[in-house]
Amino acid sequence: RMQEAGEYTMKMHPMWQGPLVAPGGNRQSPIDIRVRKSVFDPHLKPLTPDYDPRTCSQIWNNGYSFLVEYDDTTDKSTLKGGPLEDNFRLCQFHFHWGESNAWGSEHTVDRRLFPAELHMVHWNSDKYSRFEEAVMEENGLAVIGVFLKIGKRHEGLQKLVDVLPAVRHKDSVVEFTRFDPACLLPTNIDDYWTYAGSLTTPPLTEAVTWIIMKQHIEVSHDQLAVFRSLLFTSAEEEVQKSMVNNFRVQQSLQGRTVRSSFT
Ligand SMILES: NS(=O)(=O)c1c(F)c(F)c(-n2cc(CC3CCCCC3)nn2)c(F)c1F
Ligand SMILES: [Zn+2]
Repeated sequence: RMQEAGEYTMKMHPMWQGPLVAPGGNRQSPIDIRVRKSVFDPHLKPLTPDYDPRTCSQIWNNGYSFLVEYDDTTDKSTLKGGPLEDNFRLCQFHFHWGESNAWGSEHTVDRRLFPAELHMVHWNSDKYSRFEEAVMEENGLAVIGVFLKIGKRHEGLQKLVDVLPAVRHKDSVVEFTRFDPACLLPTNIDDYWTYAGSLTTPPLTEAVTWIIMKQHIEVSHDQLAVFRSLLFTSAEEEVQKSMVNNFRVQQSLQGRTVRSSFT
């Protein structure tokens, strides 16, 4: 697929000239997914997310992104299957985005950047008793990544977009209930890439089985513009900084294999 006119590639954006390897890590995230170098694994099972919208509890601006948090004290919103051997509990989802629609995603596909990326964070409830413990362990987390493209308005996302002004500043929290995160998944969740990686925000621990969907979802230009109205800064700080470009510099593969569930 030729690069579309005006489409940004990973190399062109100045944000990407940072250190390519995190200190002391050999399975860091995010990465560029080289499609032709990924290896089809016929043993990968279909992914089976099973979310209960009643476990949705609040939205929190943590100064990196806004997290839509789920009550993970029981096994009500779970993820199994795919590359996962254990049962994982949904604890939050969040996004990464750019200051323009030309870039914003953390992962890229053959260097192709997307305007934003959704991450649905789950922790291994078979092996650990809570998120804070699992986040420090090798097989502690499973994160589903979904690329966003600019297109038609996403009806399901609008309920979330409408409440974002209430969490404009860092450390603000607002009650948010009965949101079904499954509405943000693409129609086809059988085609994905998976690899062993890390959190892309502190503590950057190498605890994540990444599951990156091949199919993107569409949101409207105006919906994504509301993401950019959020602030990195708290209400007290005198200089307000727009929450944009909240993605991490890409990390080197360091010999890892990216597997695909499709040929
Ligand atoms: N981009 S990512 O890799 O999908 C991603 C994640 F996987 C995360 F888990 C978090 N995360 C960070 C904390 C604070 C915790 C505070 C207590 C100690 C552990 C971190 N909560 N969730 C996160 F912010 C993020 F961006
Ligand atoms: Zn993320």
